[in-house]
Amino acid sequence: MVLVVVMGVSGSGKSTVGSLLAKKLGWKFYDADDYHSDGNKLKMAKGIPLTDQDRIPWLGELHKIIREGLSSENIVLACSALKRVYRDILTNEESTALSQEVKKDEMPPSRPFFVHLDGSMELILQRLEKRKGHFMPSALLQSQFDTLEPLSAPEHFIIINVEKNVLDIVSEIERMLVKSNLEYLQ
Ligand SMILES: Nc1ncnc2c1ncn2[C@@H]1O[C@H](COP(=O)(O)OP(=O)(O)OP(=O)(O)O)[C@@H](O)[C@H]1O
Ligand SMILES: O=C(O)[C@H](O)[C@@H](O)[C@H](O)[C@H](O)CO
Repeated sequence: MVLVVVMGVSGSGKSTVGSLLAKKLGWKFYDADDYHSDGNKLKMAKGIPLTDQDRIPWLGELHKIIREGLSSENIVLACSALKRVYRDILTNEESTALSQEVKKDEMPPSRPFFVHLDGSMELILQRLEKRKGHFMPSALLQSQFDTLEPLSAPEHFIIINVEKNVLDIVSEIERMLVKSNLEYLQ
């Protein structure tokens, strides 16, 4: 089965784009935000950036959920996945000592596709400041960009600028999936 990870800094649109994409494709949607511990949420709400140690258990839990789900369904995951090692933990690619903490299990044959929702600090800050009722303060946006490691080979990815509207972004991702000859139904 197929995994598409919609990633990027806070406010880039992961939840909005990811949920709409999953709905249009008829795939299962997971929002990584729903799996943050209360401690992590409290830390971010106080304006304190998460550390690798804060994120590892969270990513390990998401890895297990994805591995289980992929045995029977296609999945869209909205997850910041800011660092390469985080993406490796999610998809279980061997990389560094950090990922050793998540036991190596076999992963499904198809490679995950990453969609990086990319945009300027200025534009994303505007959107965060307009967003209501979310625990993540816009004050943490700089630390998100500081932590972000761009995707690189051999990761399979596309980069989409978030200046585009949500519907156009979702259509572009769908075109990418078709172009990559992914089976919609496996
Ligand atoms: N392409 C877009 N054009 C205009 N507004 C957008 C776009 N994508 C998202 N938004 C808006 O920007 C805000 C942030 O979007 P969203 O919450 O989906 O981001 P996120 O990456 O999931 O953030 P977080 O990681 O903090 O949960 C929301 O108010 C959303 O409605
Ligand atoms: O890795 C992180 O620092 C967090 O996942 C943020 O990137 C998210 O945006 C947070 O969940 C707020 O929604």
